[in-house]
Amino acid sequence: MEPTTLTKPATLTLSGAAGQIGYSLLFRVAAGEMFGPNTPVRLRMLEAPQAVRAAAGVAMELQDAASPLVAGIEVTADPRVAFEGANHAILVGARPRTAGMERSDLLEGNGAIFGPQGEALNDVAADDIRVLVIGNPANTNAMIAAAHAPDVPRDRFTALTRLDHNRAVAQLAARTSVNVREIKRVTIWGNHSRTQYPDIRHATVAGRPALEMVGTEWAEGVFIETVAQRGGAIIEARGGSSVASTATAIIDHVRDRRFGLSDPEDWTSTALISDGSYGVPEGLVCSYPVRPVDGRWEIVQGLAIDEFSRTKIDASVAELEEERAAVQALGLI
Ligand SMILES: NC(=O)C1=CN([C@@H]2O[C@H](COP(=O)(O)OP(=O)(O)OC[C@H]3O[C@@H](n4cnc5c(N)ncnc54)[C@H](O)[C@@H]3O)[C@@H](O)[C@H]2O)C=CC1
Ligand SMILES: O=C([O-])CC(=O)C(=O)O
Repeated sequence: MEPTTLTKPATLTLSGAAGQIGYSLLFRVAAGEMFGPNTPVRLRMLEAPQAVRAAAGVAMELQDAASPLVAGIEVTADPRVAFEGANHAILVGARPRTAGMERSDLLEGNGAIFGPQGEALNDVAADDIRVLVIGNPANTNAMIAAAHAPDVPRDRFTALTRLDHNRAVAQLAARTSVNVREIKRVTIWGNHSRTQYPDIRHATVAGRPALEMVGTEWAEGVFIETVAQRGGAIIEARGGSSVASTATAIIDHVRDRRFGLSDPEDWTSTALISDGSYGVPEGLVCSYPVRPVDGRWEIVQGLAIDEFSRTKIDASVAELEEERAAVQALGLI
């Protein structure tokens, strides 16, 4: 066998590193699933002060996994230490919604996390920093972070909708009894919330138009509801939110951006800062059909949007606009 040539290590900062998603994700990153078998990774685990001890425990386990790809592990509660020289920021830690909490309290709590993290990213991250926000409300938290990081190019900020995308692909594959690899060109539009629009108008199943195979009644009814409410259904069934499937989606997102899609004619979904494409107001963090081009996400242009799709996209965008108005009113952006 040829000796392996290792590339320069990637520095990955994960916030919420002692949480459930962190516990599921870190060992897979250490095993090379995100950056491939030839890229060592420096892991920076960012936690809230009260969870630093727990994060240190996870770091001990990571050390015990003895992965040859791990080039360092650090635990900190200081965003400026965590993001120093970071190439990738995966922001999972967020203020959770608790019973009886007002929306403004939730947004304010998240502003207190994502504002300072955005500032730290702006000041100390590497020039090629890429930011992926998972902590909910993910789209608006990404907007807050971006607003506090004016020197970081706008296209570096994304919020995860790959989990919704994967859920949509899996539902369509199950309905048509094919392997998921036969499903192409599914799109998640809008917010990572119940208003999202999982769209199969352009999708194909083993090369055939999906809509012809499943019919509009299912595509516009049960399919959309199942995908948009899947997070809630998982919480009900397992007594906790999606964790392992979220870690899979995070890995899929980063890996596809770096290495490209297995089928370049296909696309995937991510929320990114709107440039006005498809009539979405500029600056909103909205989910779009995207392809990786030279390590950046590019919105797939020129898709026909019929009346049904327009109404569904507009409804989710209206929710994003409400969230933006609320964080503006609170002075968070
Ligand atoms: N976008 C998506 O598709 C999905 C998003 N989520 C969201 O991901 C988030 C985390 O989920 P879990 O890991 O299951 O929750 P968790 O509660 O197990 O972990 C969250 C961790 O974040 C930490 N944290 C809180 N404030 C922090 C700060 N300022 N800096 C660094 N860390 C901080 C907490 O101490 C905790 O350890 C939630 O907001 C959840 O709603 C979950 C599933 C899918
Ligand atoms: O509501 C949550 O925390 C879980 C979530 O985002 C999802 O499963 O899509």
